[in-house]
Amino acid sequence: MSRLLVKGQNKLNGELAIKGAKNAVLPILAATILNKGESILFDAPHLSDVDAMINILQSIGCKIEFENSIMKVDTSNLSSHEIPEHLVREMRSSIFLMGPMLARCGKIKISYPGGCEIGPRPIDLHLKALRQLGVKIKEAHGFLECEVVKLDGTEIHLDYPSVGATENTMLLAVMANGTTKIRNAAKEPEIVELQTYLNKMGAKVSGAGTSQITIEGVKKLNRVEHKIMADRIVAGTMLVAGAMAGGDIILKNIVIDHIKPIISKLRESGCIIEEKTDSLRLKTHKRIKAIEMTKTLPYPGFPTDMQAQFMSLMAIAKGTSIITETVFENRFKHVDELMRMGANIKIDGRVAVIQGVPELTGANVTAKDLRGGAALVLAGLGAEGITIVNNVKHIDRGYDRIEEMLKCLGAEVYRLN
Ligand SMILES: CC(=O)N[C@H]1[C@@H](OP(=O)(O)OP(=O)(O)OC[C@H]2O[C@@H](n3ccc(=O)[nH]c3=O)[C@H](O)[C@@H]2O)O[C@H](CO)[C@@H](O)[C@@H]1O
Ligand SMILES: C=C(OP(=O)(O)O)C(=O)O
Repeated sequence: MSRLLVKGQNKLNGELAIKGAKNAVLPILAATILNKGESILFDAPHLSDVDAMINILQSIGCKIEFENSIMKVDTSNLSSHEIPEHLVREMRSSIFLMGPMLARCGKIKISYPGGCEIGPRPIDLHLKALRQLGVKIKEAHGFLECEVVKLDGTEIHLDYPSVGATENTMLLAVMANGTTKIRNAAKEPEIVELQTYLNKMGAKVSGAGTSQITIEGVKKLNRVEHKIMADRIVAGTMLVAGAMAGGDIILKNIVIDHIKPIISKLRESGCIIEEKTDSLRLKTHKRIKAIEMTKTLPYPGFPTDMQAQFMSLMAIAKGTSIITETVFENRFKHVDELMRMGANIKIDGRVAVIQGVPELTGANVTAKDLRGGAALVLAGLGAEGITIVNNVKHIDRGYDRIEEMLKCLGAEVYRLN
């Protein structure tokens, strides 16, 4: 099992180009089922979640070639509508297959998905929306047996702007008869990316990025080539690395608009950030200031996927910070590990109170989930001495070799196998 060794308090200096986003490529990989043919993806990241999705697609008859960052997917020959349970349990995103499989085959048998331990993650909103579009769903023995009765466009009001439920609904409604409107849709950039991808295939989707998405169903979708958008959370993580360790770093291939909520918090904490069209420079010279209030919210609020990394930074900030996690119920598993490194954090329900300490100290810590794991690597960069982060498999779900990225920025991080 891999571990990372992080040498602390090395000032960072360097440049890094950000690769394609996990949360964009996963629903897009599911969407490749829709065109019954070839799709080419550029800038696809090498992540264990991407491998898990590839394994699922291959298990149902798809052919996939993945070299460098280019992925060729051929979904001409689907041989099964039953998704193997052990593969589905590998990750939450396997649930994205429901929409496209129902659109293409009219049925799917799939178990409840797995994924990181960040609190209960029901799929009721997905199922409710799919049922409204005309799908009959039988839930028994941990499996969902779904069949299209009649696929008709309709109005769907999501009780919460769930990213996954919005995407799954889009992935089915593109091939429904007539028009579907999704109200209270999620507005994340990855939703806009999925709309762009589907429209390149010949779908008629509009409104992504706002709370109402309109989808006019079509009968056929076509071959597509697409470059995956840059990962805003990886960019945010690298910015926090720069802030944590101090120094002067440049990130390239980013969409500034997508990371505005992160930039704004980093500026509040005293970082100097220069924005260019698709690149950004971050400098820090003195100790970071605490930020009184940070609340995670759906986009364009501060992303929950940056909460843990930001907490590492606040752990060494001057003063007291409060972070409220409103999106997931139990996303504070990194706190105990940060406390091993000397952080002073108190949790009360969904609220974390962080009393900044002048210095963390390197320790032997364990990643419990993806972003919490990345937060420990960041904490190691700011800490005195050596930090060992165990259970790197969680980090590999969403970072394409985090140690290589950090090395580009001048950090000393090594993988121990
Ligand atoms: C692959 C992917 O894109 N993952 C992202 C996606 O996850 P995901 O799509 O799972 O996140 P959602 O937006 O659906 O979840 C947000 C909240 O809604 C709840 N909920 C969701 C669906 C449902 O049917 N019922 C329900 O109650 C969840 O438990 C959670 O509390 O958005 C999250 C919120 O920005 C991010 O943290 C994840 O990185
Ligand atoms: C929670 C995350 O992802 P997923 O929804 O794939 O578990 C994440 O990317 O931080």
